[in-house]
Amino acid sequence: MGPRSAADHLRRGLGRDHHLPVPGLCRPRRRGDPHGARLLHVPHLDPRGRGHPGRGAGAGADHRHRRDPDRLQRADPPRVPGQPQQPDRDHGGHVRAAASGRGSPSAGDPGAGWCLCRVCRRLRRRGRAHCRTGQRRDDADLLQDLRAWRPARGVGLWSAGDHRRAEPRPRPLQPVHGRPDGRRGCRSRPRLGCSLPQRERPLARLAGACLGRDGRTLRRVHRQLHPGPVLRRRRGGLLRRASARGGDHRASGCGLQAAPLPADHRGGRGIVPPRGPRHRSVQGPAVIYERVALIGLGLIASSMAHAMRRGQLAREIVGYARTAETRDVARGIGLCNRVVDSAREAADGADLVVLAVPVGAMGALAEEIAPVLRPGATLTDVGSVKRAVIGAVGPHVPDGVHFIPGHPLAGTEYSGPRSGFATLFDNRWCILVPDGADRQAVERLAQLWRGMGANVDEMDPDHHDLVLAVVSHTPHLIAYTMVGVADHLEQVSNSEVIKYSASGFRDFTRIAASDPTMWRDVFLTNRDATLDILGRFTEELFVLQRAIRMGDGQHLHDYFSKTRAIRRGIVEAGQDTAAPNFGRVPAPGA
Ligand SMILES: NC(=O)C1=CN([C@@H]2O[C@H](COP(=O)(O)OP(=O)(O)OC[C@H]3O[C@@H](n4cnc5c(N)ncnc54)[C@H](O)[C@@H]3O)[C@@H](O)[C@H]2O)C=CC1
Ligand SMILES: O=C(O)C(=O)Cc1ccc(O)cc1
Repeated sequence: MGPRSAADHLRRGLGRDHHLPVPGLCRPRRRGDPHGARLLHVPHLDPRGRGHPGRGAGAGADHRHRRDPDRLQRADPPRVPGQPQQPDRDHGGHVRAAASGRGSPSAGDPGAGWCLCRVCRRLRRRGRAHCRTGQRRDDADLLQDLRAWRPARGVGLWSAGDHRRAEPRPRPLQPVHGRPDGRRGCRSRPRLGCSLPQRERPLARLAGACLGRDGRTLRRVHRQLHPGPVLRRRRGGLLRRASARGGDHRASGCGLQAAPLPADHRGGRGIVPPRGPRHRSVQGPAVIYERVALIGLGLIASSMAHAMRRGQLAREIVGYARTAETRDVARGIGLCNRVVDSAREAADGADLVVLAVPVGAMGALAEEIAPVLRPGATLTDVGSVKRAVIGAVGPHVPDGVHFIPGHPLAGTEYSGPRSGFATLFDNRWCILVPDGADRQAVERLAQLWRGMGANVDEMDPDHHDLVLAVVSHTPHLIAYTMVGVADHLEQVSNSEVIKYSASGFRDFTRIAASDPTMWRDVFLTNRDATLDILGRFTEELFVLQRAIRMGDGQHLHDYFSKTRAIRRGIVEAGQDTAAPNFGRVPAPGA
C-alpha cells in the first residue's frame, strides 16, 4: 500500500478523508460520506498494543460441481494490468471441504460466554435498528470493539436484518448437496495446486494419482468429497434424497475424509432442481425487469438465472458467454430464454444488464455494450471488488443509463454455467454501491435481489472493498497460502496431509480451490485494502508467534476467547450453522 500508514489508508478506505485519493484506483464519481466522522481506532496505534483478531476463512460452504468448457480450452496466462481480457476460470474440479466454525460454549469459560450474550443481544438490536433506520455498519467500530471486548458494530454486516420472512432457526451457510444438475458421479478433478508448476505440485500430483483415471475410482472419490445424500431424479423432474445419510455412500480408499452434510442442510427451503424444463417467458405480477441480459454465464449469472426463474422476476433472460462451448452448455441446460453470440446482442434492448465476469474483464465489456444500452436501462455487476469496477466501467456508461454496481456475498469454489443454483443468494447479503445513482432504479434493482432471496445493503465503494478485504479477500489469500505451505512441506508427506486433513486443513482446501482467474483479479484490483489487512494479519501472527515462543498461555487464551465470541456472533446472526463440526458426521470407523 505504499508508504502511507495503515491508519491513513483505512481512514481513506472508510470514506472519511474523501479529499485523499486512493493510489492506483480511479474515482470517477463522488458521493457523501455515509459513515460519519467517528475516529478510527487502529490496532497498531492501540496503547495496549493489541489488534483485532483475524477472521477465519469460513465465509461460505457450498459444495458444487463445476465444469465450464471454457476452461478446457486454454491455459491461464498472466494478466497484463490494464489489459482486461481475461482467461476463463478453472471449472475443473470439486474439493469437498467446508468452512468450519468449531467451538461450542464451554462451561469453564465464563468470560467468553458473557461476551457472547452481549454480542448476540446487541447484534439483534443492531439488526433491527439498521433495518429501521438504514444506518450503515462501520468496520472501524468492528476493529475497535473487538479489542474492547464489546460486540462490534461492524458485525452488523452479518446481522439478521431480513424481516421479510420468519425463519425458525438459523439457516446453514450455503447449503448445497450433490451436483447442481442433479446427476451423480464425478465430472472432474480437484483443483488443488492447479496453478503451480508441475514440479512444485507434489500434493496436487498425489490428489491426481488418488483420483485415478477410471470412472469407478472417480465416483468413489467423488462420494468421499461429496458424501451428501445423492439426489435422484424422479419422474416429473423432482429430486429426492436417495439416502438420509450420505455417509452410506462413502468409500474407503485414499484417505480423504469428508463427512456428509446434515439431512436438513438445505435450510428448509426445499430442494430446487437446478435444471428444469426449458425456460419459458414469465407472465406474472412479480416481474421486475422485462428483459435481463446476463453477460458471463458462470456461477453467479447461472444462479441469478435460476433464482429469477424461481421468483418469476424477469420476463425474458438473455445470456452471453465468451466461448461457444459455454454458450452451448447454457443452451443445453436451458439456462436462459436465449443465448446469443455477442455481448452487444445480449445487452441490446435489455432493461437490466448484469456483468458477471471476472473483475478484470468488466471494463472492456462495458465499452463493447455501451452503444446499445438504452436510456432508462440499468447496468450492474456482481464483481467482488467495487472501486476498480467503477473505475473501469463508469467512463463507458452512456447518459441516461443507471449504473449501479453490486456484489452478492454468496458463492462457492466452483464456476461455470452448470454450477449455479437457485438458492445461492437465500438469506445472504447483496451489497449495492449506488454511488449517487437514481433512487428509483436502485430500489428496483434491490427488489430484484430481494426476490432472489438476498438481503440488500448499500455501501460506499471504498468501504465495501475494505470490508471485503477483511471478510473474504484476505481469508482467501491465507487459505491459498496454507494449502501451499502444506504442499511444499518436506517433512510431512502429502498422503498424511490428505489423510489427516479433517483437522482444520480441509476447510482451507475448499477455499483454496476457488477460481484462480477470479481471485487473481480480486487481489490485483483490491490491492491496497488487501495489503492493509494482510499487514495487520501478519502483525498479529507475529504477536501470537511470540506468545507461543514465550509460553504466554494467558495471551493465547484471551485471544482465542475473543475470536470464539465473534464466531458465535456470526452464528447468532443467522449467517452460519451452530452445528458442531459444521454438520459433518464422523467418518465410519473414526
Ligand atoms: N464465485 C464466487 O463465489 C463469487 C464471484 N463473484 C464475482 O462474480 C463474477 C463472476 O464470477 P463467477 O460467476 O464465479 O465466475 P465464473 O468463472 O463461474 O464465470 C465467469 C463467466 O465469465 C465468462 N467470461 C470470462 N471472461 C470473459 C470475458 N472477457 N468476456 C466475456 N465473458 C467472459 C466466462 O466464460 C464465464 O462464463 C466475478 O467478478 C466474481 O468476482 C461474486 C460473488 C461470489
Ligand atoms: O465460497 C466462499 O467461501 C466464498 O467466500 C464465496 C465468495 C467468493 C467471492 C465473493 O466475492 C463472495 C463470496
